[in-house]
Amino acid sequence: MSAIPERLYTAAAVRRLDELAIEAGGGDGYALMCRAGQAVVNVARQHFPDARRWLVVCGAGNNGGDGYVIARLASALGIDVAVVALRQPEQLSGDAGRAAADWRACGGETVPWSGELPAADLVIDALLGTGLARVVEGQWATAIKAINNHRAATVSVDVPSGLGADTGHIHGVSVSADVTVTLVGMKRGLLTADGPDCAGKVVFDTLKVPDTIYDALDGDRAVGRRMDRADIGRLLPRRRLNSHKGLFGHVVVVGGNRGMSGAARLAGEAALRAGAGRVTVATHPVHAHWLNLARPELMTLAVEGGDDVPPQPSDSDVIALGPGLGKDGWARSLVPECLGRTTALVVDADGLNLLAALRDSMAWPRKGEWVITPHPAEAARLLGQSTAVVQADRFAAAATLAEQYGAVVVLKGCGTVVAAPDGRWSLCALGNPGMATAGAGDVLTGVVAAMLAQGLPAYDAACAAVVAHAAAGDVAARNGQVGRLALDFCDALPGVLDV
Ligand SMILES: NC(=O)C1=CN([C@@H]2O[C@H](COP(=O)(O)OP(=O)(O)OC[C@H]3O[C@@H](n4cnc5c(N)ncnc54)[C@H](O)[C@@H]3O)[C@@H](O)[C@H]2O)[C@@H](O)CC1
Ligand SMILES: [K+]
Repeated sequence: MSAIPERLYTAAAVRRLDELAIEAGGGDGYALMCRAGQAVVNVARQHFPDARRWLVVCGAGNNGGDGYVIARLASALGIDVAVVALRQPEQLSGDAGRAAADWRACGGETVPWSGELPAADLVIDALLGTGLARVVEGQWATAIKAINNHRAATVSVDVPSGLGADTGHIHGVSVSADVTVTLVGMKRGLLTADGPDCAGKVVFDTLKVPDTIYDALDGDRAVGRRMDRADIGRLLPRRRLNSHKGLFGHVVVVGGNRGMSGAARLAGEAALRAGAGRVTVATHPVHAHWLNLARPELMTLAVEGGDDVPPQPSDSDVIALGPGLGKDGWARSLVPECLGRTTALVVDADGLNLLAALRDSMAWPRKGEWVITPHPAEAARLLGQSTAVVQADRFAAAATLAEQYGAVVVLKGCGTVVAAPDGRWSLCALGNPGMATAGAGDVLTGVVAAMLAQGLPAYDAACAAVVAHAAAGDVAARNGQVGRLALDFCDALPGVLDV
């Protein structure tokens, strides 16, 4: 299994890690809470060394308990600490109650929430952690808004209060932190949807929980993987010096309806930039000639309708269906033909929209390996749900799609999620908002196809492609993020694949 910081967890899985760690430590949960408090104090001092007055805002559970430990440890260091509590400390139980009692035993005072927060140089958000169980309302919502409106920087304990640790979905309102110190296990919700905006910089601390405890949860569906650039080198086979293009597959991009040849060209060019041996763009007859001139390395095929795609299927073929496909009769004639083949397949864009319409009338599941790459609105169409529902739990949406369609699913967006029908999932935290631009999805489709063409199994192909695409976007952004063109990502691909 991967290194500990690369493993991603749900809140329930982290609770299990906590239990195992406490059991292994002789049952002393408070010792773990003290390590949590110390870890946050260390990170806060490192990031905000000049903050003389700290304001710790504490909730009613163990997240609040961490807050009381932080207050006590910071105070012992000579920092001027004020604690504002949303629940009276006497009402806290268990380890949190003990933390509050220890704070008071050291002479610490606690001020009840009065509707506003006192002045401070640093705010510690210890209101709600992984125990968030409902929409945040009333005084809790007001307190979170007050933290966000406070002039001082904010450090969130474990999870920004109000953010779903499993989903990155804001439950009513969430703290927007400058730094989040996440404890024991990396919560997956920090890295997708609204998670990155709310969490700020994420610092992870294992609290010295032994590796064997993490290993005990391996194979559990609640545990996933954070991909990184090293995955490209790990997954892509090293090329022998004695190589020829026939070893790296033939990608057939099927798309490019009238007026949309650019999408097909981008996918085709991306496939070449990502290492496919040969690429043919099977496109509407009006474009075939011009596409060939615009990018001489691409072969083109003028397609009148469904029966002639591709002309000679072979085992090394990979079909990339959807870029610029459209939804008219021409497009509809191509979809069943492509889905019916046993060749490896990636479906995107209008290919997905037509797939949603065709689903019930087809013999299912498809025989060959395949990948679908929906953005949230396309995923919603495939699931028959709203985009908001998809975004509220991107992991669940990707897993359900993978199960229903028997496909590896790449759910695009901030924190792209890859899910396989067998329950594996991973997340890519690379990339940037400059990639929210026309054609970026077509480039990703081409890269997935290239990875399939180079022999990677569907899940590995999807993971390698997602990382390569995001890393290429980051390279392109070095010279400015906004205003990048999809072709810029294509151009950056060879550099990120050279590992
Ligand atoms: N279990 C452990 O041993 C450890 C836990 N740790 C901390 O404990 C946290 C989890 O603690 P808990 O499970 O007690 O949960 P939390 O402290 O996150 O929250 C639970 C409390 O919040 C209330 N609550 C839930 N949703 C609410 C809402 N929308 N509005 C208002 N109140 C709401 C619940 O009724 C409960 O009182 C972690 O995030 C982490 O900060 C760390 O101390 C490390 C060790
Ligand atoms: K918190």
